[in-house]
Amino acid sequence: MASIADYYAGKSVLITGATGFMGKVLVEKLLRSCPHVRALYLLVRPKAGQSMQERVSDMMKCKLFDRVREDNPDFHQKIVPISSELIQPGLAIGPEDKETLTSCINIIFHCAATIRFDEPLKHALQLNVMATQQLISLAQQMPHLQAFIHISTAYANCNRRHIDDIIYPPPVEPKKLIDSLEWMEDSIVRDITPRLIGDHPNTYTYTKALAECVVQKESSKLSIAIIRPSIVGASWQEPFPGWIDNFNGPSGVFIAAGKGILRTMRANNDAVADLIPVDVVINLTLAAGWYTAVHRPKAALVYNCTTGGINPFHWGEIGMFLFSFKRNPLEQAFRRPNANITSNYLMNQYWILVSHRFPALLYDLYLRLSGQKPQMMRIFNRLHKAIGLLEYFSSQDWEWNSENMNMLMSHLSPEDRKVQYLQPRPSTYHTAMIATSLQTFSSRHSTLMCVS
Ligand SMILES: CCCCCCCC/C=C\CCCCCCCC(=O)SCCNC(=O)CCNC(=O)[C@H](O)C(C)(C)COP(=O)(O)OP(=O)(O)OC[C@H]1O[C@@H](n2cnc3c(N)ncnc32)[C@H](O)[C@@H]1OP(=O)(O)O
Ligand SMILES: NC(=O)C1=CN([C@@H]2O[C@H](COP(=O)(O)OP(=O)(O)OC[C@H]3O[C@@H](n4cnc5c(N)ncnc54)[C@H](OP(=O)(O)O)[C@@H]3O)[C@@H](O)[C@H]2O)C=CC1
Repeated sequence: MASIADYYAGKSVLITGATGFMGKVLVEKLLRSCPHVRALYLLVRPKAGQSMQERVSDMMKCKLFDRVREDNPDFHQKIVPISSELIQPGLAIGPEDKETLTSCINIIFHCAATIRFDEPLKHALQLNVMATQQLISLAQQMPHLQAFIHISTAYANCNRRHIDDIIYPPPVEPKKLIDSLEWMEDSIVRDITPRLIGDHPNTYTYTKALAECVVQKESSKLSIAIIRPSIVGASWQEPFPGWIDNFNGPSGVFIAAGKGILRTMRANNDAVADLIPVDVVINLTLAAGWYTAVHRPKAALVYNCTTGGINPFHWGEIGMFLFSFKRNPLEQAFRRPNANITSNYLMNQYWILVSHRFPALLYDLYLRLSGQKPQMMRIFNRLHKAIGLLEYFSSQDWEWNSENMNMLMSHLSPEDRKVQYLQPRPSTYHTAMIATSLQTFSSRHSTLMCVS
């Protein structure tokens, strides 16, 4: 059977969300490990005054692409940016571009999503559900398509404790919800959101669950796989250890702790902190693309891409790592770092008052008296909002079934297993993730005060 690199040789690949954290790593790994891939078509929107071409060429200049650049200085010739705004009708793809895509695409990786936990329901629905539906409609017009890979999240079903690698019935029929929200004013939707999402913690996990159902509906017509990563962290090995470019998930928490700002957080010390390196998630994604295209499974296969079952690591152990900040604070720390994890709500509230609010009040008083603008209380208010949204995930335990991931691993040739490694070792990974990514961060964002 063809190796993974052999399979991707000569193929045209369509990627959404390529400018995002995971998308960039996917583009890099495809170009580096599958050098004979024919072309990567990236659906990108203009943003912040930059055209989509400018955005893509800036992206290719970043350090992440150094190794690809070394191997093939002309790698950019394989990248074809396509202008697209995913929440517009027809994904706002021009007729010529649509024709190009429908005639040549062999594999689709759908990474784009809003991952904000506080996203208004209507927007989360438009991007995470309706755009997925539109992309599937486009995929159905592609005669040479061999695989459609949808990136979901391991927490799409976080209202269950044990999560199998199957698609669960949706909390509501997606079409019914879309139709009923269409005519409602935003303020009404905001008011009824908590009732609609029910036992989901936020609009993100809720809409990702709905998107899985939209994908499943089409699985008889297309060869589909769903990848469900848990909490995606910095790279473990490739293209170099510790690469990360965002403050999502625990990263923002680590920085705030390393700068001595965050001193208490509610988490269950014994609960599994299911962090998975971005390079491992991308390796699985590429391998799943290969397997789906070559084996054409009859139903959509779901890959729970988690580490807890094989390499459990706990929030309490992460707390131990945070102690190292005491000796090595990040640059321009607010106070000497000393962050503690507690599972006790009242204890946490006490420390928030004593170690967060009181020092912030004093510091703002000092800023006011010295003629400067007070800002510490504002920073803490944002921090409290953020950790309030994360606590749901750090206070509970989930168990994921990883049968399909193991099955996929067993199909990889020894050579592919070296290139597309799928299992991080916690002792090496967690140290690398926390230490190296913090170095990367602290050199780029010298102060958390810059948060405006
Ligand atoms: C004692 C310590 C113990 C440790 C325990 C760790 C606990 C961790 C627990 C659990 C982990 C999470 C579990 C996730 C599970 C699901 C996984 C998935 O499936 S997908 C990924 C999930 N998605 C997210 O992680 C998005 C969550 N974030 C949000 O929803 C928002 O960011 C939110 C509501 C938290 C805050 O929103 P805003 O509007 O206040 O701020 P904003 O937009 O994020 O940032 C504004 C600017 O500030 C910068 N910024 C943010 N944090 C910063 C920082 N720490 N330092 C410097 N700058 C920062 C940003 O880069 C941004 O800058 P610019 O506008 O882009 O230029
Ligand atoms: N990060 C994590 O911990 C985890 C992520 N996931 C899933 O992985 C996928 C990728 O996540 P991640 O890379 O972290 O997310 P990012 O927020 O970093 O990237 C999101 C991508 O989607 C694109 N996008 C958003 N809105 C639109 C739009 N309207 N039109 C066109 N493109 C748009 C963004 O483009 P632009 O640059 O223009 O904004 C960006 O490229 C998501 O499906 C997410 O649910 C799953 C588990 C964990």
